[in-house]
Amino acid sequence: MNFIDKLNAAWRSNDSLLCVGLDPDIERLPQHLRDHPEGIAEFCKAIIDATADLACSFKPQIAYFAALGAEDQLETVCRYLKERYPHIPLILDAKRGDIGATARQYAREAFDRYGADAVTVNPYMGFDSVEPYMEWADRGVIVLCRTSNAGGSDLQFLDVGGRPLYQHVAQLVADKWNKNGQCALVVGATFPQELAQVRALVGDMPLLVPGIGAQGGDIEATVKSGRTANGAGMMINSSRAIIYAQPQGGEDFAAAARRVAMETRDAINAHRG
Ligand SMILES: O=c1ccn([C@@H]2O[C@H](COP(=O)(O)O)[C@@H](O)[C@H]2O)c(=O)[nH]1
Repeated sequence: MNFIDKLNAAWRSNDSLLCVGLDPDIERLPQHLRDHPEGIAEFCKAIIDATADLACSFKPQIAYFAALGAEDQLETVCRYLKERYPHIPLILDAKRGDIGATARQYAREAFDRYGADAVTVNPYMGFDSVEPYMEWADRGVIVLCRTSNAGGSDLQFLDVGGRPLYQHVAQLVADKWNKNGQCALVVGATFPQELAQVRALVGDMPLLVPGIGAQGGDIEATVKSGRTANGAGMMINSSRAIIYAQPQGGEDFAAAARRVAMETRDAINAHRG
């Protein structure tokens, strides 16, 4: 099943627009997992098991694994997801961007090595840096558009021919780059007005929306700005607020993650219309 069909099915089956982000910072893991040789993978597997029925996607961020030379544990996590929860899309957050020949290697890494259903990419180097990912015709290519960080405005807000650069990116991806119909865009929950602008430009194209939870984005404004006519259209990501939900000395970390994931999913659903 291709990425978009899988995402549509997951939105429906789990009644959820929540994307659970897997950003396993070793410093924040429970002590017994910090000392465990496979601690990062064990942590992620427990989070996945605790939230799989509440999520429309999982998004491991590759930096948290690669920084520690723990790509083997990312492979373990991705394999686990695909074996246990094959119906939930796996988004590799890598934000790659390079010339075509190198991009092809990044695509092999995302799709063949990790088996991702979709990968995040940076549009800055243009279409020939994104096209190699589309050789995997059933996989998703999620293009950075209006990122959630304040500094995203430095470039994405530049006026280009009367409108901001991020709108050109949205239009370009919707009109020209979406060769296989498997593209999506990253738009931050911290900018609901821009989220609404992007939604108006791209029809029902899925949006990956980070920025609620630890970054403080407003859930109601996010959902109302980015939803499609059928009340879906978004993978609203929360990472740290869910995976580190465990209060000091309190409940088990996976149970705490489940509780916050459920609260977040329900808060999102309250505004889907
Ligand atoms: O614009 C962007 C694009 C990607 N991210 C990534 O999403 C998560 C957010 O984590 P939180 O803990 O929920 O803040 C993280 O992996 C980022 O690399 C983003 O935040 N903004």
